[in-house]
Amino acid sequence: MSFPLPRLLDAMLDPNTYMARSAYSGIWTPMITPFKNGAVDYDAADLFASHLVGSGIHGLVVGGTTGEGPALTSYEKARLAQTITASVAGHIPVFMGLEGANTQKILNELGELGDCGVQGYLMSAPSYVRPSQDGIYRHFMAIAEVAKLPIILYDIPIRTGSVLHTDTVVRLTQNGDFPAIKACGLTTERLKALLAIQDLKVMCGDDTWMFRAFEMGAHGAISASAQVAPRRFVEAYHMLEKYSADGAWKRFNILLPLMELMFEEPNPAPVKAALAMQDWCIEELRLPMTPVTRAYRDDLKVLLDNMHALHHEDLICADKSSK
Ligand SMILES: O=C(O)C1=N[C@H](C(=O)O)C[C@H](O)C1
Repeated sequence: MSFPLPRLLDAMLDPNTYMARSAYSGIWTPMITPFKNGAVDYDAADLFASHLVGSGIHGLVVGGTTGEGPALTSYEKARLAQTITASVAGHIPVFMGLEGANTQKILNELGELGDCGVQGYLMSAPSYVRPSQDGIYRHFMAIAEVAKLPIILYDIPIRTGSVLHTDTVVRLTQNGDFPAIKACGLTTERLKALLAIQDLKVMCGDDTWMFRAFEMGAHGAISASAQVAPRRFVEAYHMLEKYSADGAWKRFNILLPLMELMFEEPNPAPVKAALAMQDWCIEELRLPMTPVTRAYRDDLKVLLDNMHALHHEDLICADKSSK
């Protein structure tokens, strides 16, 4: 299954027709890790990463939540990073997901990963153990000192059980190399508070919030669903950035049902099911993650068929009238 793209929008995706962006902006996606017979399918990862770059995606995360990072060994993470950095060939940044509740284990993992070619890390607060804010601060600082690469702070309370308080984010950005935050569980107040922090780029981690967040000033998004229809997400982002808010919202609203459906069963099973329908991977996950239910797969097929069938004639007219 592929999604047709009108000529006008092809021109918008041409790297020569849009200006160079700052880092930590635009549509990033945390790539799934394709598996086959229990092993990582590096060839499938290579092909899929090339497709994502070719579709205009602005940055990739490997081995994050959606990449089933906790189920990968350090060897697999390093080899995956080497494969993907080679396939994107420096066109976009590639970051590596880091997580865990044991500071020393993450430090050991950094040693095992070595220089695997990534430009930085995306790291969540320790999960399960619920440390103090000072403990969270010291955890991030200890890892930053050894990592020697930028770390995007990953605030995802629903998964970790702890919140990165705004004061802690400020303290981290003032003392270490934490150029951006991927913020989840957003409220308007929280987003405003993060956007007010000097020298911090804010990347939206709640897919359905993405456009509201862009309109409020967020710099980018790290979105699992974006990899299911990458050109469409990038096209909506460019429309907002360069052309009309109305045209962008129209595109975003078409993508909203997809984003909602992607989180109705635990991520990344829905993303993998959608990508399997497009032949990018097979629907294999590592425990404790499991494939989607049959009923879910039927709904997903209908949604993807509808998206595929949807013509953009009305959107092209909207673009022309907004110029
Ligand atoms: O893997 C990620 O990074 C993302 N994780 C979030 C989650 O799984 O809760 C969702 C977001 O789209 C990307």
